[in-house]
Amino acid sequence: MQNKHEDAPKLIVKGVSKTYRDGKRLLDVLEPLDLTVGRGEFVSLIGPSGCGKSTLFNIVAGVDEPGSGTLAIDGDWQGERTGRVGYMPQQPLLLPWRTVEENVLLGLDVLRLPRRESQQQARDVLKRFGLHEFADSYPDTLSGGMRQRIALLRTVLFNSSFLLLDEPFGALDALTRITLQMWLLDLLQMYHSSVLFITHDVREAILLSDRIYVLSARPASVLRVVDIDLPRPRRQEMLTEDTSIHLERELLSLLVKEQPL
Ligand SMILES: Nc1ncnc2c1ncn2[C@@H]1O[C@H](COP(=O)(O)OP(=O)(O)OP(=O)(O)O)[C@@H](O)[C@H]1O
Repeated sequence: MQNKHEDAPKLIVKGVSKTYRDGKRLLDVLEPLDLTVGRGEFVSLIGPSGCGKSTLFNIVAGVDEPGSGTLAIDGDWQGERTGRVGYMPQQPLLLPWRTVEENVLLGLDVLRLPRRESQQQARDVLKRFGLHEFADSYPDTLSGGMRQRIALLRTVLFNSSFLLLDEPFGALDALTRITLQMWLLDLLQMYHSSVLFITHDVREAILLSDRIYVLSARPASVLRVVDIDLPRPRRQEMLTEDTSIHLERELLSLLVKEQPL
């Protein structure tokens, strides 16, 4: 997809709000909020459960429309948003009757790429990330961590330039999570992707992000924006540095105040 403005930020969200109608009741989910993801930036959203994070993702992905406000991907304020992001929802669906390779090339099927070409791309990406020996396996035979890797590769293959990742590591055990965090950072470096990321884990947000937006309880507004100055490449040990520990404490106390009882 051609960029409208080469230098424009990957994403600009300006005054975007959302209200749902729930029967006779109106449910305010997003207060007008502003947010930017620069080119190649990793930006995280943290906020209490049910505050509206996935709603914002759906709007950015073009699956839903904002109630008010506007947004631009690559400086394009008017164009279609669907197809311009690689969106990995909270529960990515791996089709159990398709092999790993067939699951990875699912996004390319949507783009109607010739099968031979998409097969080659799927094989290349599996090889590059050391998963080629699982190409003919079925998802049910794989561990949770492996399934998330497959879902991430599928997302990247569909669109590597801008990724929306909704809590991709939420269901994993602590050790697998750490491995996958580092694996994701390597993958992003390879593709120079811009990322908008949802997590409930403050440490994960600090480790991975260039910037964190802290959202309030529903209706979500931006409580704080924090730039993370840790150098790259990031390492787990950076989380035990004083500045990281202070920041973690500060963000947690902000979130605890917002968490509904
Ligand atoms: N299509 C819809 N119609 C009506 N209400 C909706 C719709 N989509 C979401 N909601 C409501 O909007 C609120 C925010 O939901 P959303 O999934 O965006 O929150 P979230 O911050 O992603 O939650 P979690 O952290 O638990 O994943 C919830 O109360 C939800 O029930």
